[in-house]
Amino acid sequence: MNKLTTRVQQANSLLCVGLDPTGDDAFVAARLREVIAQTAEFAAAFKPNLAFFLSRENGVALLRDTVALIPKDIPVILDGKFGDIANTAEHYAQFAYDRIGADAVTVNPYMGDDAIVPFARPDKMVFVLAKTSNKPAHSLQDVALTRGGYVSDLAARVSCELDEHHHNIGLVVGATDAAAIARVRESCPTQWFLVPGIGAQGGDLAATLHAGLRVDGLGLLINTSRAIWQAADAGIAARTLFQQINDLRPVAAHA
Ligand SMILES: O=c1ccn([C@@H]2O[C@H](COP(=O)(O)O)[C@@H](O)[C@H]2O)c(=O)[nH]1
Repeated sequence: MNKLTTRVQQANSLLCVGLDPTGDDAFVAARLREVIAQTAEFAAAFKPNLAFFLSRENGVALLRDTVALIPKDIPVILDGKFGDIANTAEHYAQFAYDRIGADAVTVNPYMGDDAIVPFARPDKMVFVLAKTSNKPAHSLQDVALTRGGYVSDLAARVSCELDEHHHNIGLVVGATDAAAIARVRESCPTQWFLVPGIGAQGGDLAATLHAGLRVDGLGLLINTSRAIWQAADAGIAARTLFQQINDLRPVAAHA
């Protein structure tokens, strides 16, 4: 958490650069190096997605090498959407933190607290899926509860309760549903949200920031992956989104 807030302040950025590498091995190795070098100055965090590495021959080694290329002061969120029972989760945590060197992970809360807690080491951070950005998410996450609210709100509340004890639990809330972002922000006023869905998925940046920024103008990490990876110039793509985000933030937040 300290590493994240320090980086956000130093870079004056809420941009999370997603690393979802596609292409042949030689291209991917060179492009990862290039994207990291060109975007680092604008990045509050990097988010490699585990699937895009595991699907390649020697993907774990590539992931470890990629994380090693990222400047040490920039947090790395390994997007693995982990979510198994406690002893298994502990092994995933060892993989993410001890083998790969990630600072944070994403976790699916469906199996309960024991799927989350092994990742909540004191010096690490966990982003728990609350409302995901994909359209079919509504079939499960928008189911209304008899006690009020939706399944996604319940996931958010459970995560915030865990945060009261661990102080390092954030949430994943997609940019494709500003109403959900607003609801989750109401029940989790202080947590960091990792927000995918800007760029290729068509999320609305202004509505996202309006719904989700904390009163201090922080609290959101706006991720984009394909829009940077596929850009002719990754640095320009990152700088453009970085600037758009800051133009929409309250002036006091980044003065
Ligand atoms: O709700 C979620 C959670 C995670 N993701 C991941 O974020 C990136 C988005 O990529 P784009 O190319 O910017 O669409 C990708 O790694 C997803 O697996 C998400 O999209 N939604």
